[in-house]
Amino acid sequence: MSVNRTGATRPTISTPSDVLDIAPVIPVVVIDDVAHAVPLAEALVQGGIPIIEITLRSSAALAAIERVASQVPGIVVGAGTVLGPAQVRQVVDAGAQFLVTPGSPPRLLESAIDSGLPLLPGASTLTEMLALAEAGLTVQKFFPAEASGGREYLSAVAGPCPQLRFCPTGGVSPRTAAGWLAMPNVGCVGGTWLTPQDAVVQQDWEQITGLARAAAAFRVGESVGVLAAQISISNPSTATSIPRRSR
Ligand SMILES: O=C(O)C(=O)C[C@H](O)[C@H](O)COP(=O)(O)O
Repeated sequence: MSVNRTGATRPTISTPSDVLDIAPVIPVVVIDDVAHAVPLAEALVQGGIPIIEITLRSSAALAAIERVASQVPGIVVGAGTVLGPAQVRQVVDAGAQFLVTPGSPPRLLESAIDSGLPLLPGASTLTEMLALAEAGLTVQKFFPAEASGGREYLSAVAGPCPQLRFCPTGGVSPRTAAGWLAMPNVGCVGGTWLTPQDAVVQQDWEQITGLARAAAAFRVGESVGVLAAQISISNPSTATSIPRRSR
């Protein structure tokens, strides 16, 4: 458990699997106005999604990560669209708790591993997936999921590589999420649909809470106890309990 500037406690995570197990959906978010960061994160928590991936696609992203990390108890904040070693250093300094990359070139991978943060490295081919597995990274982001072959492709991967576990992202929608989540090698999915840009601009936080609530209701695999179990992540003696699935 860590204590932030407001004195509130926030959850911590220690492994990539922890990241996949927090919620059925990781909201992938672009924040253009740093003032939106805290209410947006709070809206997700309110809807039952205690995780957010803030992408480095805007100039406000680093400040947004910093604000959410320091001001929103109860959410795990990660950095997405991490493309190079310099960005790894920046997001670590901002307080990101996990890293997500769209692909896994060697220098990026090395610095991301060196950061010590849980990492979801991007992969879309079997060769990339196996190279990551060789480096000990068996939990991966399958990106771009639909464009790379969709569920049919990932299902074929499960045959020779049952040890690999994925967060498919890219083209996943509320309509297709349940199908992805039923797959044995899928731990959660990522998507932008929980935080539509117009809702963010209009500061329609209720809409985002509603979308989060619907996403939190998705079931993973045969697990029916979503958010039922309170399991401590990281060091059980010090970490705050956050909701996890029973899978
Ligand atoms: O920025 C990154 O690092 C990415 O990997 C891209 C995002 O994951 C996709 O933009 C998801 O977008 P949707 O298909 O709208 O859900």
